[in-house]
Amino acid sequence: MSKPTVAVLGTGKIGELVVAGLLRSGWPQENVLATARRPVRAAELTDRYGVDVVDNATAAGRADVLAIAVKPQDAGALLDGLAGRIGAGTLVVSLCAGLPTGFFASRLPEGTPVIRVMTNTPAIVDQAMTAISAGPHATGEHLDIAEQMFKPLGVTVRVPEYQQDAVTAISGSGPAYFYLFVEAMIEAGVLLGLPRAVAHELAVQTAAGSAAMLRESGEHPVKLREAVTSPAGTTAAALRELERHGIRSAVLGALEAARDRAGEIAAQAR
Ligand SMILES: NC(=O)C1=CN([C@@H]2O[C@H](COP(=O)(O)OP(=O)(O)OC[C@H]3O[C@@H](n4cnc5c(N)ncnc54)[C@H](O)[C@@H]3O)[C@@H](O)[C@H]2O)C=CC1
Ligand SMILES: O=C(O)[C@@H]1CCC=N1
Repeated sequence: MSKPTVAVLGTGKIGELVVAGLLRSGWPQENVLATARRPVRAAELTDRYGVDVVDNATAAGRADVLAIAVKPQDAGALLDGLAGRIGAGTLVVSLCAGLPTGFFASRLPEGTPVIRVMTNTPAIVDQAMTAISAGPHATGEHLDIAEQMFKPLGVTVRVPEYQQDAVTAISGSGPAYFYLFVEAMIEAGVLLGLPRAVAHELAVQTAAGSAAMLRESGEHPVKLREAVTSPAGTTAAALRELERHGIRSAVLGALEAARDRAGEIAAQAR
């Protein structure tokens, strides 16, 4: 499949990982554009990736695919600034948490195909989880283009759009939960008297090894946890403490809060 020209509008953390990921996957440099608000950032992106960094209107005129990677609160203003600049047939791929595709469709020329994507930061190491949903006017061909963009960055799945807020709560925000847990384990290691560097290495490798085992064994996490938990052993003592502090209900509440926040972001967006 030939590569369409993709313009990343708003090249912050997520926008940059899309630019970097496209180039790593062999997307021709001339088919990748980026936009940035600050000249210093634009220069940094050109230095780092050799791509053209242009203004939003120029990008909209040159690209086949517009990947919207600004904060949801900035998306309305971005689209207002593009009025009359988006050509017929341009595919709009939103990476914004919370915003439904209807938010974009109502601000774009009639008939513009829109796709909603939720990816996550492990895309930086080609280990992303990306969920893709068709919005208005998006065909199978448009979904294929979105997959072509995100598959090289990790795993992709297609979901109906109504599931995207839940997806955001699990995999979009998810890396932060794991980082928090690892951070807490490192602090605990220090509390138990380990040098910080040793605690860091132990916690990170344990997280990486456990994740690899989850993926490679295909076993349910309950089974893997039981295999670590010896009768009257150390693990059972630790797990009892985690349960006593309500770890399961904390996780349920946290993901509900993330899902609800996505809904609030959509309600507040202009
Ligand atoms: N950070 C994450 O892990 C994830 C973020 N997202 C979504 O990705 C989007 C971006 O998030 P981050 O990269 O974390 O934020 P960020 O703040 O790092 O990046 C946003 C960028 O957009 C730029 N920007 C804003 N308005 C602009 C305009 N009119 N023209 C050009 N550039 C403009 C800002 O200067 C900034 O560099 C958000 O909608 C967020 O919901 C989605 C999945 C994961
Ligand atoms: O915190 C956020 O709103 C974004 C969306 C998913 C991950 N980060």
